[in-house]
Amino acid sequence: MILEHRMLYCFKIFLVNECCYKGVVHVKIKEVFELFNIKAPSSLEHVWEDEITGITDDSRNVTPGQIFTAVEGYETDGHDYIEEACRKGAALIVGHKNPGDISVPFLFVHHPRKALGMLAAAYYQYPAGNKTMIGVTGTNGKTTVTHLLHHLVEAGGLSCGRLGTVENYLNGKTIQGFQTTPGVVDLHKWLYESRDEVIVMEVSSHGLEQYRLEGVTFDITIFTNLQQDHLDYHRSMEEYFQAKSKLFFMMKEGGQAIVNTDDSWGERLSCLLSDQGEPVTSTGSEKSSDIQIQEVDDHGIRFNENGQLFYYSTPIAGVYNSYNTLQACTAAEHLGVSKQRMVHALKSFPGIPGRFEQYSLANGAHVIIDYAHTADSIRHLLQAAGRKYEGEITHVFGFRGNRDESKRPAMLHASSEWSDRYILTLDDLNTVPYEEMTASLQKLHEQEGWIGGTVIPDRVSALKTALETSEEGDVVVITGKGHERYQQAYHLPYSSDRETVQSLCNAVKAGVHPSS
Ligand SMILES: CC(=O)N[C@H]1[C@@H](OP(=O)(O)OP(=O)(O)OC[C@H]2O[C@@H](n3ccc(=O)[nH]c3=O)[C@H](O)[C@@H]2O)O[C@H](CO)[C@@H](O)[C@@H]1O[C@H](C)C(=O)N[C@@H](C)C(=O)N[C@H](CCC(=O)O)C(=O)O
Ligand SMILES: Nc1ncnc2c1ncn2[C@@H]1O[C@H](COP(=O)(O)OP(=O)(O)OP(=O)(O)O)[C@@H](O)[C@H]1O
Repeated sequence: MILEHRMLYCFKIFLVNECCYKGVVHVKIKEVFELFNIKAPSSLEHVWEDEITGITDDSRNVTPGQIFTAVEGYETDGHDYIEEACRKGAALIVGHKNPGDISVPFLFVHHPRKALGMLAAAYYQYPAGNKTMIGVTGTNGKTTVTHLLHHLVEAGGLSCGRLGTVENYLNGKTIQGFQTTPGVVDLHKWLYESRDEVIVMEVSSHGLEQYRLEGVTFDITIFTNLQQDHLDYHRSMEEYFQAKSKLFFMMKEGGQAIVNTDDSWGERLSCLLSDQGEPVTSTGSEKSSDIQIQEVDDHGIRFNENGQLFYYSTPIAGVYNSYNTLQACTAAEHLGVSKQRMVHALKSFPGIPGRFEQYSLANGAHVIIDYAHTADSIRHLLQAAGRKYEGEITHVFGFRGNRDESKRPAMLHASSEWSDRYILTLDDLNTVPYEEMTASLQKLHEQEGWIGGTVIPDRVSALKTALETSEEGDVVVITGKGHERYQQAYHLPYSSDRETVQSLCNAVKAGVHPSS
C-alpha cells in the first residue's frame, strides 16, 4: 500500500509542459494513455496530439474536449451517461465497462474512481507535491483541529489554506463546498490554484474509500478518535477504522503521523504504524506516549515532552478541545512554529462557527450551539456544559434522516444521563417524510427515553420552548446542526439555530474562551 502510493508519487509522469505552470494546462490524449502505462492505439493516431480541456465524472458538466470518467455509484451508474457525454463533445471516455459502439475513444481501466484521481492529479500537475499538506481524520474533531491549526500556522508566518466541513478557504478567500472532503477533481484544481504554502484538510472516511485523495500525499497526518458513526456506510467499526487508516499510508517521504492514543482505535493505529516503521508521534496519558499528557481539563492541557513540562490553554471549552489543541499544536510545531508563539496565538483564536458557540440571554441563562452528532460527543459536550454552568441543562437535538440509525439510542441515553431535560426535535430530514421521522422520535422517546424528555418536532418551536423556560444560570444546549443552515422550513422563517436563538431572544454572543 505504502509502496503503491509512494511509487505513484515518485513516478510522476509529467504530462504537462512545465513552462505553463499555473497557466493553461496542456495534456494530450496520447499522454493520458501513457499515464496508465498503455500505448495509445494507432487507430487513434489522428487524435493523439489533441489536448484535453478538463476532466469530469458528471455527464451534466461535460464540455467539449473533456475526459468523461464513468463511475459506478451508489445511486446510479456513470456508464449509463456515456452517450450524453459523447453528445456534449467529450474527447475521451474512461470506464470499466464496454460502452459498445461510441464515436469517442474509450480507455478501459479497472478502477474508474481511482483513475479519475490519477487523471486529475496529473492534469493539475500533482499540486500537493508543491505544498505542505496536513490531513486530519477521526470521527470528531477534524473541523476543530483544522481551524486551530490554520490559526497557528498563520501565526507562525506561513500562508495556510483550509478544506473542510464549514468552508474551504484558499488564497485568503472562502469557497463554499458541500462535502467535508471535496471531490478529487475539485481538490486537485483547488490545490493547483492555491498560492498557500500549507494546506490543512479534513479527510473523511467516505473520501478515502472513494479515492477522493488519489494523487495526494501528506507531510503530516492526524488521528483524533474513532466513535460509532457512519455505520450506514461502513458495515462495521472495523471497516470504518480500516477506511480511516488509509490516510496514514499516504505520507510523503519524511512525513509524520500524530495519533491520539488515549482513543483505543488510535492506540491500535499507532502500534500498526510503529510496527511498519512509519514515523508516528503518539499523544496520550500512557507513560510510553511521545507526548505524555499529565493533566487535562476544560481549560487546558499539561504534558511532558522529552522530560520537560509544558501547558497549552485551550481556546474552546471542553476536555476534548484540549485534546484537539494539543494535536493542532504538535502539528504546527513540526512546521517550525514555536511553543511560545502558539501559547500567544491561542489567545486570539476566533472560535469556529457552530462549535461550542455560546450566547447569553437577557434573563441570565446561556445557550450553546454545537455540531455534536454522536453519543460520545453529546456526552462530552453536556459534561462540559454542566461544569461550566451551575443551573439546569436543557438539551435540544434530533437525528439526520437517512443516516446511521444505530447510533440514535446511544445519543438519547447520553442526553438523558447528562442533561436535566431533553427535547427531541427535527434535524435534516434528507428525504425521510416528516410523519415518519416524527413517529421515530416519539417511538424512541417512549422506548429509550425518560420522563424528563419531550418531543417537539418543529425545531424552531422546540428552541422557543427551551429558551422560554430557561432561568438565570441555566443552559440550553442545541446540537446537531451547528453552523449549518436548516434544510426544511419551520413555523417561523429562521434559517439556522444561530438565527433562531438571536431572533427569539436578542441573544448576545459570548466570548469563545472557556474562562469567559
Ligand atoms: C454516499 C456517497 O458518499 N456518495 C458519493 C458518491 O456518490 P454516488 O456514488 O452515489 O454517485 P451516483 O449519484 O450514484 O452517481 C454515479 C456517477 O454517475 C454520475 N452521473 C450521475 C447522474 C448523471 O446525470 N450523470 C452522471 O454522470 C455521477 O457524477 C457519478 O460520478 O460519489 C460522489 C462523487 O465522488 C460523491 O459526491 C457522493 O457524495 C455524496 C454527495 C455525499 O455527500 N456523501 C456524504 C455521505 C459524504 O461523503 N460525507 C463525508 C463526510 C462524512 C463525515 O461527516 O465525516 C464527506 O466527505 O463529505
Ligand atoms: N476530539 C473530540 N472528541 C470528541 N468529540 C469531539 C472532539 N472534537 C469535537 N468534538 C465534538 O464533535 C463535534 C464536531 O466537531 P468537529 O466539527 O470538529 O468534528 P468533525 O470531525 O469535523 O465532524 P464532521 O465530520 O461531522 O464534520 C463538536 O461540536 C464537539 O461536540
